[in-house]
Parts: sequence; structure tokens; C-alpha cells
Amino acid sequence: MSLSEEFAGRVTIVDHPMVQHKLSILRDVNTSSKQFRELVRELALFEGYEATRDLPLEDVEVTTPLMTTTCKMVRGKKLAIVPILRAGLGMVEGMLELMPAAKVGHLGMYRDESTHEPHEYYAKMPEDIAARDVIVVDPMLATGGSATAAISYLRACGVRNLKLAVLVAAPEGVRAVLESDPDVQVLTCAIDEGMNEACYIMPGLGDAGDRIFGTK
Ligand SMILES: O=P(O)(O)OC[C@H]1O[C@H](OP(=O)(O)OP(=O)(O)O)[C@H](O)[C@@H]1O
Ligand SMILES: O=c1cc[nH]c(=O)[nH]1
Ligand SMILES: [Mg+2]
Repeated sequence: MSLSEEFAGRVTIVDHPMVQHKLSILRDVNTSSKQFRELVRELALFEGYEATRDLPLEDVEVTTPLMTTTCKMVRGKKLAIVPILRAGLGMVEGMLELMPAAKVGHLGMYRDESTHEPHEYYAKMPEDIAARDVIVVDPMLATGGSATAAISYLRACGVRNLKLAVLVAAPEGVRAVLESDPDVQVLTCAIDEGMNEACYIMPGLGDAGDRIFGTK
């Protein structure tokens, strides 16, 4: 049984042909930091489109040049984007293009190189985070340690409606996140084969933070 079937309704694979095309360029070791950043921004926009598919609509009266009619508009939902630093920062701009009124909370976390455990080093949320629907963004979901810690942090802040949007996931990470929280939904462009001994996603795309910021 696939993860999507096992956790029915809680895993979305965003596999539009344009997404698959862009993801393949993103994976390529020869893709420059500049192009990598552009692709992460574009893929975040596509994922934001899917993540907001269930936003409630309301009827509004609109006068066209010909007549007045009833149309639909998004009902003032309060949203927040929460990137897991550093790599998650690369997805913020694309999400904000789609949701310009969303607020942004920052959660700083790095994975210890030997234990692979996440360490939190920064947190700054909008004051009204508990009243917002939150989309946590991070390009990579490997062991799931960082995302699970981010989700627990946001639950402790009182957040109810929570989604996690990643670009590439290991099956182990998807399972860890979904088992750690009964309600969170996960969106990913791909679920890869697994992880290597250093807990890097295989085939993956390498270290997303280093590729976005050119630090290696
Ligand atoms: O699922 P996990 O096993 O926790 O791994 C995924 C995490 O690792 C990466 O961050 P990293 O620690 O490299 O920090 P960075 O963004 O500063 O590069 C990635 O951006 C995720 O946050
Ligand atoms: O493959 C991986 C795993 C964790 N973090 C990354 O940036 N890439
Ligand atoms: Mg990194």
C-alpha cells in the first residue's frame, strides 16, 4: 500500500508535469545556485496553489461592464507561512506571491551532522499565530525530525490548521510526520526512494540550504 493510500487525504503529491520538469532541473548537480533559488520559488508557488485548494469562498457582487453578477472570492482566512531556516526561506517568496496577506513566522533549526537530531536556534511567530492557518515550508523532509519538531512547536503555540509543504521527501520522513500528529497534512512534489547512511534523501538533490545559499 502506498503512503498516499495508507494516510488517505493527508498526503498530496504535487506532480503536475511542469512541477516534475522543474524538479528534475532542481535535482541536477550542475544547476547553479541562482537557478536553484528561482526553481525553489516557482515550485513553492505551485505547492501553495495546491495547499490553498480548500480555502473557503464567499459570494460577492461584481459589476462587469455589462451587468451585476454574483462571483466568488476567498473569504478573509488568516494565513501564515512558517519557513524552517535556512532552506525553508527559499520557499517563502513563491508562497507570498500567491498569498500576499499571509504573515511569516521563522523557525531556525539545523540537523546535527552525526546524530541527525534537529536543534532549534530561533523562533519568531506572528502574535496571532494561533488564529491562523499555517503552512510550514522546507524543501527537504528526510528523517522528519525537523518537521516533527516544527509541528510540535506550532501545536504548542495553539495552531489548529497545519500543513507541511516540502519539495522532496523520504518515505520515512512522511511517515514520521503523519504518525507524530493526527491532523497535519503533507504536500510534496516527490517521495523518493529513501535515505543514505548520512540521512540524505536518495536520489534527492543534496543539501538544499547549501545549494540555495551557495555555502558549499
Ligand atoms: O527531516 P530531517 O532529517 O530533519 O532533515 C531535513 C532538514 O535538514 C535540512 O536542514 P539543515 O539541517 O541542513 O539546515 P539548513 O537549512 O540550515 O541547511 C532541511 O532543510 C530540513 O530542515
Ligand atoms: O537530503 C537532504 C536531507 C536533509 N537536508 C537536505 O538539505 N537534504
Ligand atoms: Mg542544510
